[in-house]
Amino acid sequence: MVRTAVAFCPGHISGYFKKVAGETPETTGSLGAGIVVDEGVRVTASAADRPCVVIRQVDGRGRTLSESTGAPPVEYLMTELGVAARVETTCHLPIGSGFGLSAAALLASATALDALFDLGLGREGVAALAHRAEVVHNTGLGDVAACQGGGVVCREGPGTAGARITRVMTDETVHALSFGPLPTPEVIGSPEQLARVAAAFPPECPRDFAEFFSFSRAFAEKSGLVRPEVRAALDACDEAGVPASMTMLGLGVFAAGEGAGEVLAGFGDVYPLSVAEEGFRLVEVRES
Ligand SMILES: Nc1ncnc2c1ncn2[C@@H]1O[C@H](COP(=O)(O)OP(=O)(O)OP(=O)(O)O)[C@@H](O)[C@H]1O
Ligand SMILES: CC(C)(CO)[C@@H](O)C(=O)[O-]
Repeated sequence: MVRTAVAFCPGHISGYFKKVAGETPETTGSLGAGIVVDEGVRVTASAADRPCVVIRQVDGRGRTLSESTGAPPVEYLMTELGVAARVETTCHLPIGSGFGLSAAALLASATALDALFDLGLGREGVAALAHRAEVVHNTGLGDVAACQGGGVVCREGPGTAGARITRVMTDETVHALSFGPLPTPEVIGSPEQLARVAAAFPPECPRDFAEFFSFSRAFAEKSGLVRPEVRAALDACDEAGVPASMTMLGLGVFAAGEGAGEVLAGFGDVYPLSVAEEGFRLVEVRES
């Protein structure tokens, strides 16, 4: 009999953020706001002789577009837990493009490993471990905290333990477009870039979806992160009266409201996304 655990975690589009450098990974992270989206990473895990991670990118119909092996942050989870499994991650959204997929892969993997080996971590233990893996590998700061639940999310403290996190639910559709990756470590590892980001950070949480867009856009403009291709798509959204901003951290744009999908379609493949109602979760444990 082979036991397989399946878990899912939604992605997260960060609209604005500010790094908090604590003394430990637990107290390090970011403040900020973003949207937890219904597409993310699905993980299947089964016991193996040694740790192995397979990353699969699929198209809209679930057909495999590419496959690679090895993911240091996910392997770190297994080392920390003292377990060995074959972990397969599947996603449709592009990796490294501001959809928080490293955090989604970590939360879904830790959830699946917890169930597979009956480790008793629980939701808080899973989130704490996934957050530590992100911070140790410099692959993200606030996405794990965000993906503990759904909605338009505002984080007023770093990390997953005790930070004030508020969520606004909405049935709006978000349209996202990616021109390619903007490697997270390049930005969050640069003191100059982080200083500009900190100076651009809005001090309050958005009250609603519209305010989330206006805060995000003001941040994007002041942060110095907008590149020419992103600028062209933002200008087109402005002309059409469509609220839009830049995906943090990716060379991409997200927009909402009437006409958003049509305007972005002029620039590339658009992902229509719903705001997620819930965060990471175990899907099933099956024996075959
Ligand atoms: N879907 C995935 N499955 C397994 N590992 C992943 C996945 N996505 C990211 N990773 C791991 O995290 C590393 C860093 O990913 P990165 O932070 O660039 O992606 P991201 O989280 O999608 O981007 P962003 O932080 O800009 O939203 C990858 O090199 C890989 O090791
Ligand atoms: C740093 C970041 C913008 C991208 O990974 C995100 O993790 C966040 O909002 O902290």
